[in-house]
Amino acid sequence: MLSEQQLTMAFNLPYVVNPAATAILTTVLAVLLFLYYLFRKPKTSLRPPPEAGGAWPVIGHLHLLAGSQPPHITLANMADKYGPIFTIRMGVHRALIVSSWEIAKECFTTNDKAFANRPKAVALEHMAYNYAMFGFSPYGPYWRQLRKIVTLELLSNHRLQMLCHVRQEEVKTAIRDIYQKWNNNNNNNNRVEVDMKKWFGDLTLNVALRMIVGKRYVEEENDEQCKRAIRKFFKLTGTFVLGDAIPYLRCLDLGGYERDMKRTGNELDQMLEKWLEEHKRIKRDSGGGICNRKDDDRKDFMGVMLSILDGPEEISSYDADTIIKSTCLPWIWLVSKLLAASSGIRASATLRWPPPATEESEHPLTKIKGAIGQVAAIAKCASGEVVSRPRRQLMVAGAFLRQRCLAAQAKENADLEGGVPTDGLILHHLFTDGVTNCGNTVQEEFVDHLEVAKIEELDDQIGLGVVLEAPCGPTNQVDEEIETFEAATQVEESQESDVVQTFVEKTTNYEDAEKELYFSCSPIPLCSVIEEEGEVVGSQLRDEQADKIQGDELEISTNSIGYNLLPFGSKQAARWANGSEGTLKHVHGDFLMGDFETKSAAQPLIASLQEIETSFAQVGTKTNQGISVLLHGTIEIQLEKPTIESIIFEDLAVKPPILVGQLVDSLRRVQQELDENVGRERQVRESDVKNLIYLQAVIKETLRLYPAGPLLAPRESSEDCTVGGYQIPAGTRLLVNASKLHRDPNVWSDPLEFRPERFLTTHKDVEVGGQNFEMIPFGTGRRICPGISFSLQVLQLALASLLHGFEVTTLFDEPIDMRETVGLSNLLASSLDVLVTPRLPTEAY
Ligand code: HEM
Repeated sequence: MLSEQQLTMAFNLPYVVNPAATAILTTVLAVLLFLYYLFRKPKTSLRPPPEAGGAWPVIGHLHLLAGSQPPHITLANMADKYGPIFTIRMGVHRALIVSSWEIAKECFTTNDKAFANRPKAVALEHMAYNYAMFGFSPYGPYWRQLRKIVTLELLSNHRLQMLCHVRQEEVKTAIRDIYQKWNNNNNNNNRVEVDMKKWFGDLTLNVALRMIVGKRYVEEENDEQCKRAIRKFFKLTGTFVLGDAIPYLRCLDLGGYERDMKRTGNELDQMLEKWLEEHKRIKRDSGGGICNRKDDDRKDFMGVMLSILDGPEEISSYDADTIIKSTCLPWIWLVSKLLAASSGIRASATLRWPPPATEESEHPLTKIKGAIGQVAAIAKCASGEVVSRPRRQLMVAGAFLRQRCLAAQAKENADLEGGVPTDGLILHHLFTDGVTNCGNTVQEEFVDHLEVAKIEELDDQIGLGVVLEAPCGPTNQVDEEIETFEAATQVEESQESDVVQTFVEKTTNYEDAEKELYFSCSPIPLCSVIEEEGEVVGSQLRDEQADKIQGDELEISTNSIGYNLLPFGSKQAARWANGSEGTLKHVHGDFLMGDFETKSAAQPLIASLQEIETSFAQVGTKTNQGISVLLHGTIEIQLEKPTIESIIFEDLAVKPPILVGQLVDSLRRVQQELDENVGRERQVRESDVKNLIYLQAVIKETLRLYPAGPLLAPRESSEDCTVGGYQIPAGTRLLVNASKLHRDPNVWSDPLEFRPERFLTTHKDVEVGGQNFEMIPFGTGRRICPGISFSLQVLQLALASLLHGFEVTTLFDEPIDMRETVGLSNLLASSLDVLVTPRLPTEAY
């Protein structure tokens, strides 16, 4: 044990050591202390960003993103609630959702390096050569080297200029294809039908393939196999795999996606391997000539890559062959982006709708009217005269609507003196066949309005009145209805939509097919009951039975979303079809498989509904009362929220009518510009595009409203950082909702309107190259898309050539179905058939 003296000596060490040493020691300690304070990590008092509500254990918010609605729309709705920066959980991963340009700027400038990684995904292992595809590879030397090769050798202005002939030839061929089709089938009022989605798809794929491997898509021997692999690739790159979100479930491979990905990856590899072998053979045969770097400037990308990586060298453990294949493959994938961008453009080129009165565009009522316009569109399809594409659901929706109106009528007959509300929105439905069938003479009163495709304000006294167009379909002509339905089914059978297939299968498998068809397509099943039973049922409904039918029994019509596929598989429906009274309630109240499907199909509309509700609030109508509907000018029904959802179900994605008036103008203006700059004697050349200022503005406006990758490509933070004053830990995924920030009302006046002029006036300095954070369709920062110039060249030339060469309209001058697929790129969900008429002399084609 130490004595007291020893202890004192020990603690009085300075007294026993050299004073110079003490001074040095003190100085060193002071410096170290200073450095520590300078570089120590500040103890942060920052909070994490808010987390969106609605998370479930384990899966987090995934269930919210898994609906039929594209994730960017769901996330945009969440941003309205939680603000421009919030987080969600995608299984075990946390994702930061950014919806404002200011915060996006912070992510891609101050924190760009921190967010320079891309997250891992099962698909990339199997279909992107295990991250050798540099667009998906982690930030680091391999990515840097490959990015340099691609930007300098493949996508440089010089190289793109050298390959200009490929774009021109392919666009010309595609235009000639349409012209020849018109020439061969010119029996439809001088117009021919073209599936634009396919047209643009084939065009962009041909351009891409020729530039990559010098081949045309249609020339491939294993054309079908090649197409299938590419189709699968597009689909699988956008597929959600549970193993990505919850890695410990990966081994289960739920849904078998991983197996599919492996298979597709192999198929694609075989395709690329074959092309690579061909290139190597040509190189050998020509003694290195054709693939020699100093050789032909016009050689394809595979040739260029082969001459750059012509030894057995490896970069970051990937061999040369893998690198070449993985650098060429993304082009095929990227075609989907071009296709997506062209979706919006095709739509802009073809939409039709009566333009709204400009002075109304600011008014909240415009939104309501827009929604009502949707109802009119549904009714129009349901009338049986317009059944062109997979519109059958609309038809059924219309059927449902009428049925509901009739139910309402029956109800109201019970207390017919219901009167007109003084505080509600009143819609006059002109479903005339319903009226006729029920023997209601009010029809004549409104028949004059049938041609009126517009919305009118009525008497102030009765609140806001709106007249809907509802063209009259065949009245109670069952055979005709069946025919219409069968025609629709045939059309739909040729489509690839799963929903439609399911629908068709269900319909055709049903025991009593004819009845099923009848009830599926009949616009007015309830009315048919009335008709079948003659006046008895009708009058029962209206008079004696009124008491029974009123109240709760009919209220159910407002309680379930979308039972418009009512008759499927329902025994009650069959009973009801036979006219048994009293079954109405059961039919309406039953759970039907159709409900389930329809409900998910209706999801997108819920967002629009919220908008409508907001508008109601703005005009002072109580939203919780829904809308008062005045049928036939006398009967009023209250439509509650679920009912409205059902009624306008299906068509949210048909953008509100406000868009369209301007689109028509824009289209004309593009054509005028083309005529002035190119004339009508020849086709457009790439060299013309620089003079087509308005066309460029149209493309920018399209990329603003419909960015091809609405959530950009995900990034992941490799270190802790601070965004928007919040602490973001390493390993957080970053999803920037470009679609949402492109519609920021603080930046863009009337953000939902299609107004290319803004890029010639108020926003004339805004470019898409990543300098302006208000508009970043190609991303920004160090991982910005390197394909911007190439994409713009293809889009501009293709659109200019199409609009210069043809007048383009939709089949029935109906609005375009702008719903998007749920996938990596923002593709239109359905095909887009348009009618085209040549506008140049024959020699020009
Ligand atoms: C309209 C068409 C296109 C759009 C809208 C688009 C958009 C984008 C976006 C948003 C990103 C993510 C940028 C970021 O993380 O900040 C991206 C990345 C990328 N794009 Fe594009 N792209 C298009 C066409 C193309 C084409 C045609 C090519 C190839 C020729 C291409 C090549 C790439 C590559 C390689 C990356 C990954 C870059 C990296 O991670 O370093 N893109 N693109």
